[in-house]
Amino acid sequence: MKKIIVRGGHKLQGNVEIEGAKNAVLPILAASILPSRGKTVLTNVPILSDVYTMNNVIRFLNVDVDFNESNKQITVDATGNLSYEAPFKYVSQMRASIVVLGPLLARLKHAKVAMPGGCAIGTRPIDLHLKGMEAMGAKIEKHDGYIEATTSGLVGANIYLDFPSVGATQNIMMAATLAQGTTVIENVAREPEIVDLANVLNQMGAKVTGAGTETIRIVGVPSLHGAEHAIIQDRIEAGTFMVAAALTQGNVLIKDAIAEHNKPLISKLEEMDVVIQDEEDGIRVIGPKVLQATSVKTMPHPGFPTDLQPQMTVLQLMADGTSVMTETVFENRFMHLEELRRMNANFKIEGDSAIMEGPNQLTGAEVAASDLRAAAALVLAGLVAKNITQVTNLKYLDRGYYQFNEKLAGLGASIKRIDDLSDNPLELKKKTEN
Ligand SMILES: CC(=O)N[C@H]1[C@@H](OP(=O)(O)OP(=O)(O)OC[C@H]2O[C@@H](n3ccc(=O)[nH]c3=O)[C@H](O)[C@@H]2O)O[C@H](CO)[C@@H](O)[C@@H]1O
Ligand SMILES: C=C(OP(=O)(O)O)C(=O)O
Repeated sequence: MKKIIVRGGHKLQGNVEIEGAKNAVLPILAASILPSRGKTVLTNVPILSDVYTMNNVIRFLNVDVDFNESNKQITVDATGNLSYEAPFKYVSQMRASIVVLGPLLARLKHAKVAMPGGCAIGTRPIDLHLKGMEAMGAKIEKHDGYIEATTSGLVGANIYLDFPSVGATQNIMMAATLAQGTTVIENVAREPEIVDLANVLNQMGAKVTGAGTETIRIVGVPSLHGAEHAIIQDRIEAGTFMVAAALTQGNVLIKDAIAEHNKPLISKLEEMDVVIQDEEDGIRVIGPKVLQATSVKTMPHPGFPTDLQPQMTVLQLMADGTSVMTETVFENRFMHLEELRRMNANFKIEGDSAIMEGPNQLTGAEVAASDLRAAAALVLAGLVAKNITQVTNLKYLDRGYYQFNEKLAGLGASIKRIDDLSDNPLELKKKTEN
């Protein structure tokens, strides 16, 4: 069984490098379906299982994808005859595959994508994505577990999103780049990953303005061409290491992290008496002896990110006094807390809030991750727990963190990972064949 084993009690010190953002590269890989001329070259690409999955999705569409891991670079050539179907096999592995819907519809006037379904953190409908496509003139049919969208040609539209959904904003924005006329999307998501996507689309020849504000305007163009683009730094990975430093009374420089992207986290850490220094080459985080309790509510950007909620609750458990975490974005994102009960965490859940009395004395246990950020949170808990913590279900961690345990070990944590192949004959076979 794969597991991470942590012995708590070490202060983290030193510098840590972070990767390009998972949530930026996935929609940008989908966008690289759009150019009918030239290749797209992406740099600062993180080496993550989700990236391999998205590469496979677009390869299935007949797009040529070359991932040079040693340069963290992907070259995409979508100039051939593309296919329009993203099958269940890949979409079931990764919900984010749904963002190929908009680019396929724009480029081929036809897209068939397996329905993504929910996951451990919530039901995750895609009604807003579909509403946007329909407003631009797509006919949507649902059959046999697939969404099939067809159009005789997308046309610009005015679209208001009931909720600033990240994926819906991206899908509609990409579809609109090749639509006839102007599309205006209101109440859009404002995450830095939306801005990164708009930047690469514009480099491809699209006309997108307003990314990062509440309204995005896209003037359609007849075709797009390849582009070169460096993926932005991962604010969620950076935030995870910031929490790790704060938790362990550490002193860590998170290299090249962008303070502007992590403002809501920084403001909460400062409330907890964590020292944050915005330095020329990154963000330095110095953890205090006593963390002050604080209350947090997750919100769309620029609010506190739900993808840092599980990690933040570990910090709140260790803070002196009563802390509250209210999760407003996903309806079921406290699974890590239930797992932390095994480590003696003391809290109660009331509706969409977790109420924590601290400081807790966590004790090591065997715990299983239920999703990506839960996995990171459980490892963080192990850093401050007495004795040994073992975290399993690492397939979730590998979706979004590259060399997580190596990076923590580099900062002084007592941590190792075991990738035991003996109980998985298929993996053992693969390994011995290579
Ligand atoms: C690959 C990627 O970038 N994933 C991120 C993206 O996910 P994702 O794009 O799926 O998240 P959304 O912003 O779309 O979802 C936010 C909320 O809106 C709801 N909703 C969404 C679409 C829709 O059509 N109808 C609807 O009701 C969802 O169920 C959820 O409750 O943003 C989330 C919110 O910041 C992050 O947690 C994810 O890490
Ligand atoms: C929820 C996340 O990702 P996804 O939307 O791909 O499930 C995440 O990155 O924390």
